[in-house]
Amino acid sequence: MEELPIIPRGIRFQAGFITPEHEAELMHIFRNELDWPTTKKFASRKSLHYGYTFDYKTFGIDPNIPYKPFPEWLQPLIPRTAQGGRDPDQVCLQYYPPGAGIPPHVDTHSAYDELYALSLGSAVMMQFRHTRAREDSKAKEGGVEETPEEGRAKDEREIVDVDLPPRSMMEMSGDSRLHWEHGIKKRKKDVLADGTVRMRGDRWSITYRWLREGGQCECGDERLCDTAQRRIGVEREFRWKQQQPQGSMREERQQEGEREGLGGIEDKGVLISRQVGSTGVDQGHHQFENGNILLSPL
Ligand SMILES: O=C(O)CCC(=O)C(=O)O
Ligand SMILES: [Fe+2]
Repeated sequence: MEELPIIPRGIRFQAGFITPEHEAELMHIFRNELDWPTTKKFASRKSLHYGYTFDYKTFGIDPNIPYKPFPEWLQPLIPRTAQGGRDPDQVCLQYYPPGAGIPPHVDTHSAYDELYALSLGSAVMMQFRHTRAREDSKAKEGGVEETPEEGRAKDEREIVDVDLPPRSMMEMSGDSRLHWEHGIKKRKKDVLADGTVRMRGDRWSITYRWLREGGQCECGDERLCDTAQRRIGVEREFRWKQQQPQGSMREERQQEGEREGLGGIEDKGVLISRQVGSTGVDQGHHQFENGNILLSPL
């Protein structure tokens, strides 16, 4: 696995994890042999889970849901570079029709340690984003109290697009795992760094997760870490996760996610965006407010 020479640090890639022929066989199985959950909504993501189910109430394995053995097709797709080659505790196969996405999120810190994802079918742009309070906030300048609303308006958000080519295995470690959120925009096409518009097709991803020993994360990131948040008495944004395993995010969260991001009501501040991938790097600073992106010179 080669680490991408970008910020966020910690994204490792292995191109060509499987052959195109193997990929075609898998897509045949995914299309014809699996029992996908049915949804009324057009173009929505669907998930199937294997292995253990995590219990967000006890922060351990849910003893009421039996271990779901890995199907035969999954065996050769397990990355063996993580955790001394041990099987992952949880595997999630997801299907994204064109137009589907996944809201920006960080996979629960306390529950999971290492994360890998294999991409199959259509390429897609994944967005990593990082938010931090701006240095020049009023509170810091003169000790004047500011409302959380005023504070958020000064947040600085950095967005990096990372292209996920089919058949590539990605590992999220370090900053990219803990201090940046990741997500996939709900849209039918992606614009590459060189301006090319690329239509999306059917995509499948397989996410591999290993449970974190002890169930506590020590990163201390109060914005993104559930352990850090629990220690300071914050439970916000966490309740939604308590009923379902990671990766099958509930509808509310999905709708919430649609309101977030570039088109969201929360968007106010300075956005620094970069795009990376096979086509190179493009960098620009934009000001954004209420979903309108205003281009400004660097
Ligand atoms: O589809 C992907 O590549 C990643 C999905 C993801 O972030 C997740 O299941 O937590
Ligand atoms: Fe994720």
